[in-house]
Amino acid sequence: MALNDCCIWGCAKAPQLGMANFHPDSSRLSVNLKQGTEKWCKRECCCLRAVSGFESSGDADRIRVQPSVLLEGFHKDANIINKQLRGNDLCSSDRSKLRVAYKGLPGAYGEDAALKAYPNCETVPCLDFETAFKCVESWLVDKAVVPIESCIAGSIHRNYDLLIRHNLHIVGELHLLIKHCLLGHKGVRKEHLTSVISHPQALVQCETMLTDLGVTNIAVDDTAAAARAVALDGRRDIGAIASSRAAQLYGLHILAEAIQDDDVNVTRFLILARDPIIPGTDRPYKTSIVFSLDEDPSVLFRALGAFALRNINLSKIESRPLKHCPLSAVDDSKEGSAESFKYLLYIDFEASLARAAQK
Ligand SMILES: O=C(O)C(=O)Cc1ccccc1
Repeated sequence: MALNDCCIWGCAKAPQLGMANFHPDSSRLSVNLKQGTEKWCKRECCCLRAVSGFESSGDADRIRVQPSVLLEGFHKDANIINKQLRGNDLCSSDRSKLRVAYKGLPGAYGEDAALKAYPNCETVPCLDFETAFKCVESWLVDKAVVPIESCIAGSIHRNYDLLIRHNLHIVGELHLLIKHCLLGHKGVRKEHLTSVISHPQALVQCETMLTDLGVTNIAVDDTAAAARAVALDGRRDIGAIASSRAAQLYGLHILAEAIQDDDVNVTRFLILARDPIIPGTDRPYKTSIVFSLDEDPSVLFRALGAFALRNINLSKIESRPLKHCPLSAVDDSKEGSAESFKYLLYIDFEASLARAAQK
């Protein structure tokens, strides 16, 4: 189904607001509103929030949009896949459901995390992490679920950087146990494979099996994209590493299960929202803060001491370069003038902000 010339659907009062066209080259959706409707859209924008769901009615494809935001970064294939695999009822946007953005195609681990956090939510696939952040900021979705660290690969720096650049709040977290499977076409045995496609992290995590098979590794954006590529490609000598749910979604067979080198393979995801939760002191809380420090020999010691003195446990410390600080320009050619890099320090501590503020 082409995503061209979709009718923009408002609500019963204003059923036709304009037209939308999808440009596959740039993955952008352009929206042309009928003259005079823009004002109406802004006033009634609660009717026009969803974008990823579109539904068929008669012979016109209808798409719901929030017109005041730039609509880009959505997975251009995702709706078509949803529609083919799940049928119209499931792909159409249900405004009573919480909408949760994640990076990847349907079947990616990010979607598993979103469904673990909110089992009845409508998941919204995004091309990249930044799109997931923007979707929450612009009210296209209610929440985003993004990975922040893996017990094998370590921190996901991109998301630490995006946390600073976007005005969102961490309102929860969850741990997802990753269980990779080797997927292929029906009747194929893993020994028949010459190439295996997956996300770079999944390829690294299954290195022993891949080396034993002697296959060529091909990296793609996410594990679900790998499963989809194998499903769409007729070649039977290409496999994918992805989840068992991705196998089901894309009609592939599981050639081998539990293929990762380490049994314990957990990724921690953050849940992001526009509004913070108001912390109390009634139950265990975790708080994340970020700060930079002045140049001073004891300043880090004193900053961390503030937590030690209150008996507050630190569960994670991460540092990232402070990007817009030219102080970090080091000129080794001038003796004695080299200045140290400046860093942002991210700290997770096991207490509510309300408790940490107590003397
Ligand atoms: O590719 C995915 O589905 C992801 O969500 C990224 C990923 C890849 C491998 C392990 C954990 C997360």
